[in-house]
Amino acid sequence: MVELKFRCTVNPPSDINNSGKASKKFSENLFIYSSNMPQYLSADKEKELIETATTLIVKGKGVLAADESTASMLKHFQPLGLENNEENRRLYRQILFTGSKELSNYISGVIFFHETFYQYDNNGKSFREILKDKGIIPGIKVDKGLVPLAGTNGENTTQGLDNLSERCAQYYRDGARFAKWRCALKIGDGLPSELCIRETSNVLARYASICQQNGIVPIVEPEVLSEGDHDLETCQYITEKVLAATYKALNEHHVFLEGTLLKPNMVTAGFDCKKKYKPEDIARATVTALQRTVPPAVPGICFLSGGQSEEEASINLNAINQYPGKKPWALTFSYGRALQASVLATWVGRPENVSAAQNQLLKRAQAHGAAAKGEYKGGASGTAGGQSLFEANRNY
Ligand SMILES: O=P(O)(O)OC[C@@]1(O)O[C@H](CO)[C@@H](O)[C@@H]1O
Repeated sequence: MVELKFRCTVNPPSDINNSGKASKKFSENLFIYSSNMPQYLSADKEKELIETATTLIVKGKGVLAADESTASMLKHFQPLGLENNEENRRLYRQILFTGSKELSNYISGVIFFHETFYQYDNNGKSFREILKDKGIIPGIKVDKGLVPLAGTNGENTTQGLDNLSERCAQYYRDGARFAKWRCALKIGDGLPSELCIRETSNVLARYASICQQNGIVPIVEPEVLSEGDHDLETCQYITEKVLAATYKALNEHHVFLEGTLLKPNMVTAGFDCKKKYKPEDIARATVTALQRTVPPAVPGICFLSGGQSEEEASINLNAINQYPGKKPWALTFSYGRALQASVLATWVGRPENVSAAQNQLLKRAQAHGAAAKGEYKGGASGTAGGQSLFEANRNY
């Protein structure tokens, strides 16, 4: 039998002697280098970022993602026969923000779209103030949407870095304490490409760094889309690759992880996959992917719902929290569709349905809040029932 041995050698820098110890000159250089490094964030800024991040993921609470772009609102309003104009969008968001204060038992923060951030209720009070009075932190979507990555097989990156620092500074002055930036990656033949993973990781890291400089906690969202017929294992493999690249880029950009949150997809099979998986399978694949890639310094992970029904999103989050593996981060929600489907289906644009629609939001927020503690017992189906909220080609 032939025994093959491989040995890798790395030449030490010339200042490290053969015993492996750094010579005086090398250690001095290291010291000089580190003491001259500009401080990334002041101690006060770090403290503030940690406080915001930990308040957002406090046990049993999660984030309401109400940051749908104008184009996304068209998809919500069209089936109800509602015109997608500024006033209808304001009336709809007013429902989300002006219900009972009890909402703040389950919702710690709301992500706004720019237009909504500067809107007011019927009495002239800004939505931001209304939420702050309820103890809910206002957040803001700062990316400017997906754009094609030329030369790839239909892949995208996300734009919005121009003037981001100035915009963050203004949003901070106007009350925002956290932000969101979404990148979307597709699974398919040869997808996502290395280029797409590298580009989206880098843009997320650059965004995160700019937010932190302005006192804003960045929610980092590299969404692996659920379009396709891939199985659970494929989604886990790709999610791990994407998250590993994301954290490498965050490290390279010196992002202060303790002052960030991650908003990933749960690991699920593609919507067209023939095989059906149990919540326990989804929980195992999701927690394993996170254990392998997300540093414990990250305080919390708030999942997107990605087209799951409201009930699935509760049940799967519950299974994730019940999964007995190592989980050094809070595991909660930052849902859009899975918090709003029943609200929309109840409201249908009629003023007489506003209070019933607000009750639907409260009921679903309570269910997700219980799931974030691993205490959801099921049975909170709302007006939208267990209806899948998946939309193909959701490129926004
Ligand atoms: O998947 P969901 O839970 O419906 O939405 C997740 C989300 O990141 O994607 C949407 C589109 O950017 C945003 O409105 C929302 O914040």
